[in-house]
Amino acid sequence: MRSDDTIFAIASGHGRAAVCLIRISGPESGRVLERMAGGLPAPRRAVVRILKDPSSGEPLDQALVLWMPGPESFTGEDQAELHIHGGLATRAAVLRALGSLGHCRPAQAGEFTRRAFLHGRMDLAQVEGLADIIDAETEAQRRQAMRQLGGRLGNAAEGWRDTVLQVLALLEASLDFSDEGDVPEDLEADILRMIDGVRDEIGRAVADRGGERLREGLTVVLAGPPNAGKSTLLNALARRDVAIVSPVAGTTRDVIEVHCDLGGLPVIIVDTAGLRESLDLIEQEGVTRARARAQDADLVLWLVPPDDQPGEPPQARHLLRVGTKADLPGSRQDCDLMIAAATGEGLPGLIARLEQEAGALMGQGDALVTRERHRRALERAQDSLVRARALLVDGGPLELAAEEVRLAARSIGEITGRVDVEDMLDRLFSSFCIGK
Ligand SMILES: Nc1nc2c(c(=O)[nH]1)N(C=O)[C@@H](CNc1ccc(C(=O)N[C@@H](CCC(=O)O)C(=O)O)cc1)CN2
Ligand SMILES: Nc1nc2c(ncn2[C@@H]2O[C@H](COP(=O)(O)OP(=O)(O)OP(=O)(O)O)[C@@H](O)[C@H]2O)c(=O)[nH]1
Ligand SMILES: [Mg+2]
Repeated sequence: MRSDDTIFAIASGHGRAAVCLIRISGPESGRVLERMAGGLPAPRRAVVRILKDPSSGEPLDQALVLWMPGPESFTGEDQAELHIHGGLATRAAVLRALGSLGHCRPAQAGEFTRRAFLHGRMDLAQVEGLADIIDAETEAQRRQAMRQLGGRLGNAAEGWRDTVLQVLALLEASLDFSDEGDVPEDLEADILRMIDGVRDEIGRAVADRGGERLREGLTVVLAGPPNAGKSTLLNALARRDVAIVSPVAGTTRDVIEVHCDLGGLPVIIVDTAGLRESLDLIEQEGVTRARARAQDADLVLWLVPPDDQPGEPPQARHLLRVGTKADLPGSRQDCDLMIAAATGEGLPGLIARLEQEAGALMGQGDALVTRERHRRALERAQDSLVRARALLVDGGPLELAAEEVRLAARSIGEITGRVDVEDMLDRLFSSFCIGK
């Protein structure tokens, strides 16, 4: 698979549809149109053409055709689009004809975007933003992904990298021109100020975990004793019968997840087995899983029924006590909220509270860092800057300080994919659809 092959793929959905979009990219794109669409249309003008089989000349479909040549110097970026009718037989016939040409092949997943990256049309952070746009299920996720596609993270990283490279240039100049091998006083103050500035800006970016949470969704686990009303609440929040509800204690064993959109924020509601000691091995496994999920959750709703000593809540990062079955008498000590999932009483208040908690933990899509890859690279850069600063202040070897600054620039460069990212490219682009 060469990156200068001419590739094609269906870029629209995989099912019968009014129109189906086939993308073609590479140096032979023009020849495809000459062989199948009766010649090259004017660049970037949609025209209606009859597509023909290149060997038999048989008409295959009436299509809207787009020819988008790359820069004169480089036909590798030539592109074409065939908007054909979305019928299954038509699609198959056109794909077969394309495959018969011999000078183009089916694209791999994400290969069009990978070429845009390799041709410098977009940086790696923008590629990830594009992937996030396709995966976005809520408004806040879409907003965050659009900002990243628009270059917000990449531009910030390039700014930090420029400053770090300026520091490196000053250090190397000091190495070359000062016979004592140290940095003149006044220059050292400037260098430390520049290092502190980048270190603090990166620190603020990595401290905000809202971006990652927003991509992954906020996990809210429903925990509590058997019969507390967990599954009833899950069904009420999901607005459909997802989990079995019954008066029999120990009904739920498996962990059941439902993805919800609460005020534009992605929230995953997780129903679990009622926490109690049980001789039933299957139920006991359910209880073990319930505790594990509660421990990993961003938020646990600890459901307290009226008629029971709910026992000790599980270990949790963040926990809200929710009194259940408010339609029944009974005291429930110090609950944050009261609901009756069976009647709907109190649910708007609970949902509003969840939206508030989600907003506080995820932000509204304005974070810079959105992936662990970004975080790790920036934390490595921060560590190198801290070590460089200490060497300068303590009068350590200038060569070592310069090397730490060089490492910091390299780590920041990973954000936009300037350096050291080959090994993760396959993983990233294989997560794209075919035709993207
Ligand atoms: N994007 C797209 N692809 C499509 C269609 C479509 O409507 N839109 N088609 C839908 O069936 C089929 C192709 N047939 C088409 C027929 C007419 C026009 C059209 O735009 N006609 C313009 C004049 C075009 C020109 O100036 O050459 C018109 O009639 O005003 C487009 C597609 C399959 N592919
Ligand atoms: N009156 C009243 N009954 C409720 C309410 N919510 C749930 N119940 C009843 O309480 C019983 C248990 O409800 P579930 O939702 O199955 O409880 P659970 O916590 O999932 O139970 P396990 O899966 O066994 O841990 C069922 O009979 C429900 O109909 C409520 O708001 N009011
Ligand atoms: Mg249940």
